[in-house]
Amino acid sequence: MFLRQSYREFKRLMSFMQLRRKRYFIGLIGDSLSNASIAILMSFVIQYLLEFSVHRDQAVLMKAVWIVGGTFVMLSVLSPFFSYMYHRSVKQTMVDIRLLVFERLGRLPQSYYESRHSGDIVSRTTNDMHLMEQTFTEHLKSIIVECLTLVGSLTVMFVLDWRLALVLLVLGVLSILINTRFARPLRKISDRFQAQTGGLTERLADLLAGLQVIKMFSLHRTVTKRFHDRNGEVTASAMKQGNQTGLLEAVNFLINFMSLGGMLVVGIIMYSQSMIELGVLGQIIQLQTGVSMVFLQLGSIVSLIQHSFAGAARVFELLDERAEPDRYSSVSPQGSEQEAIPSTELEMSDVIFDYGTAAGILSGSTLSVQKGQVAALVGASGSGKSTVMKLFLGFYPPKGGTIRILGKPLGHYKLSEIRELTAYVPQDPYLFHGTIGDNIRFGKPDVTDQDMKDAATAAYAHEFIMELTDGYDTMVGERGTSLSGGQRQRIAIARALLKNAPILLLDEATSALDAESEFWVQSALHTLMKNRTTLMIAHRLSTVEQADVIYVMEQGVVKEKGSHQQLLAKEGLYAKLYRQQSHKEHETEPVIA
Ligand SMILES: Nc1ncnc2c1ncn2[C@@H]1O[C@H](COP(=O)(O)OP(=O)(O)OP(=O)(O)O)[C@@H](O)[C@H]1O
Repeated sequence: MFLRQSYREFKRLMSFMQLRRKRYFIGLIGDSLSNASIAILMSFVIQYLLEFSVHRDQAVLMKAVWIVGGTFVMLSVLSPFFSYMYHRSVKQTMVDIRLLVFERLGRLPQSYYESRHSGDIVSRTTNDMHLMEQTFTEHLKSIIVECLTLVGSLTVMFVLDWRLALVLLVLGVLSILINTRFARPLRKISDRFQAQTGGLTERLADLLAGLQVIKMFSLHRTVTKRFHDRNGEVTASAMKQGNQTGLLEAVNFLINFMSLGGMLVVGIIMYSQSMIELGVLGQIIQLQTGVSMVFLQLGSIVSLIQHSFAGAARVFELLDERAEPDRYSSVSPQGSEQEAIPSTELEMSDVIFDYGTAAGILSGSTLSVQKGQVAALVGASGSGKSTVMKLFLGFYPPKGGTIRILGKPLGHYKLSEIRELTAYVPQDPYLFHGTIGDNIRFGKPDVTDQDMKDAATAAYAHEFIMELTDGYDTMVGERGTSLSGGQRQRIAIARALLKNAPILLLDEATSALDAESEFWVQSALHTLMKNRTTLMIAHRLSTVEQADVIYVMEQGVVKEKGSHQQLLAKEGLYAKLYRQQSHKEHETEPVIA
């Protein structure tokens, strides 16, 4: 069962080689043969030199010289050539695997990322991939070299003296049996070790992403302790791995010691009884030394290969994750195309949704946004506003009810089409590493420089960009940290303007900005909203007074709907929230003496 699993993993690993498989194996076996034959060839050299020292036969000496010369040519020409052959195949294969993994990561659904730590994903794509590469290069070669050395040495020994060879064969089989017994526990430890290494990367990612919070709250000691604890777990697994490998190596050493010692004693007795020639005895002892090395290394190879397979299995898990489908099937039977309402661009009808946990998040939400309207979604924190947005963006399929976009049910569109139809400006837009220009034209790389500048001008970003040293060629740091929040927002708005999608989804962009930045971002948003249908999440009710329609959410249900004035007059939830916020803003207003 366990061996079958390892074989399956090996087969899958090899499947990535595709057409390069032949080149890889020729290179690998050629290089391994060169390596393995050295010990055997050297045993002949020793035999001939010992024979020469006894009989002074020049012809025998020449044989030794020829073998040494041949070995030199093999090591300096053939071995590097074969090595290049298989290393090249491995490098090209690893490029393919990295691409596959990257491509799969891009196609995984939002739920995958929301339920996992980015550190674990980084660990799979770095540590585990590295282990995978080691299987192709080092570990497989070691196994083949060891096997060839064993088979070659035993064959020569059988020809020289079958009795000594038989003893060695029995000990070899015993050693292989013992090593296979250790493989399963070593694999278990390796699986745990790799998962814990992923946890360690998670802590590191937390430190990098949350550095500001850590500094602000002086949490350095706490996070260091967490890292230390995780590190302790990894070390404990590493120690266990070390113990097992050490134990295995000790057993191998014992077998090796017995065989070498036994061979020497028996050999010397046979020589003293003239049952064997000195040259042959020397050759057998030399061969035995090569075989000893095989026994000694077998333990660490078994451990290393299990470790590599554990890494490969984590990469396979990632590759096997289910990608986002092309489209969702229509959830509700009522969501047929005949029912399309052309003037309604965004619609949600009795939508039910949860994130797979016991708690229901949306429990029958209904809302609609007409063509050209600005609709606002308000409500207490956790009431489900962002979830509504995620459903319209197609990040999750609803579990009940109907969602329509441009009058057609969600299932009518491919997910890529939904994202073409919508432009989304989140609260904290992500800027990629690159220039400001690259970031603005991210969704439309082919637009002209003039179009890009026009979009930046309309987003009130052109002026501040031109004040930067390299203008549009200014590099923004990772996540755009070299720019202010308001500047990042305006670049995201310019990006959305270039995309020119008919539907706009906004997560209130201005809640964290100062008055001046807010003014510019609001102006940019007004340009962006022109001639588009907008659904915006608003955290501050003062920003939605002008909206055509406001939906008020509470615990996953739309409780109220109307304009600002209508909702105030209703004296319901909105009016209560509005008064609470106005009161708070009033309280925190600075007192000017
Ligand atoms: N990926 C997720 N997995 C599980 N539960 C989630 C997930 N995202 C959100 N939730 C839960 O869903 C509920 C609604 O969250 P949502 O983010 O939609 O609220 P919100 O109204 O946008 O809140 P806020 O105004 O604070 O952003 C919350 O209870 C939240 O804990």
